[in-house]
Amino acid sequence: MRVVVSIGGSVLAPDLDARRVEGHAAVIERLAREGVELGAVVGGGGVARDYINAARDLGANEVQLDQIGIDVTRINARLLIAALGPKVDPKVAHDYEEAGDSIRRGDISVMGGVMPGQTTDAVAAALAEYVDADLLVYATSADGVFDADPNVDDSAQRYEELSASDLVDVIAPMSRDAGASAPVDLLAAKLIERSGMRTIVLDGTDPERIERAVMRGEHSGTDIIPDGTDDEPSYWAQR
Ligand SMILES: Nc1ncnc2c1ncn2[C@@H]1O[C@H](COP(=O)(O)OP(=O)(O)O)[C@@H](O)[C@H]1O
Ligand SMILES: O=c1ccn([C@@H]2O[C@H](COP(=O)(O)OP(=O)(O)O)[C@@H](O)[C@H]2O)c(=O)[nH]1
Repeated sequence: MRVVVSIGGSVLAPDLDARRVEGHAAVIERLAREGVELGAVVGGGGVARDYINAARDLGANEVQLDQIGIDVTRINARLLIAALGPKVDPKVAHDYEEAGDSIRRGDISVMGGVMPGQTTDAVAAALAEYVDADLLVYATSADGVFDADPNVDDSAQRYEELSASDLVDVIAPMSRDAGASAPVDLLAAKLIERSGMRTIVLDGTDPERIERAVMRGEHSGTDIIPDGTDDEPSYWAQR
């Protein structure tokens, strides 16, 4: 089974904590030992937003801010690589070909950002399509996709399931400024729709939730169902 996991910066590095990174690395290594071929994409987190906000104050434009964010995501990628054992490619993959070559060699590949105008959500969706992944998992700081920001609106309702095209409609109105928060970005939603990629959005604060979702299909987040299919997800590692 081949899986791409997007570990949001708000989950991996809201602040710098080696034990938190270690916890995610331990789950990734356990999945690899179970024979799951893995690509991990990590976000920028709190440090990226601090740098982006400071640079915005200095008058940087959104592309320059995105470039700063990309650099921070790649530092976080190095942090995760440092916590992973010998099966990880020690080089942060800067494009999908590099990541795909690592995964096809049987290594774990870790990416950060790739280009301005998007977030690591889009990187994970593009990588999943590029390597024909069976499953794409977004480990973020909300337990799925809601009809409003659950950390702002107490009445926000979680979608248990969303079709890929409905996901695009939910995400479309959200901000695309550098450093903006959303469960997935708009480009990611469009790539998921185009590729028909089975996708889960879940709260990855506890990395073992990622493991349960991949190995047994158990999660309390949102299943993104490819348009035109309504069959029960059948991509779990243990089926
Ligand atoms: N409709 C929504 N559904 C879920 N989360 C949302 C929604 N709108 C905004 N959010 C916010 O997006 C946050 C996740 O985005 P972000 O901070 O970029 O996380 P990540 O680090 O995973 O990229 C959630 O914690 C939540 O506060
Ligand atoms: O391919 C990418 C990935 C990231 N970013 C920039 O880096 C920031 C941090 O990345 P991300 O939002 O994915 O981090 P997270 O939300 O997971 O902390 C983004 O907001 C963008 O400004 C970008 O421009 N291109």
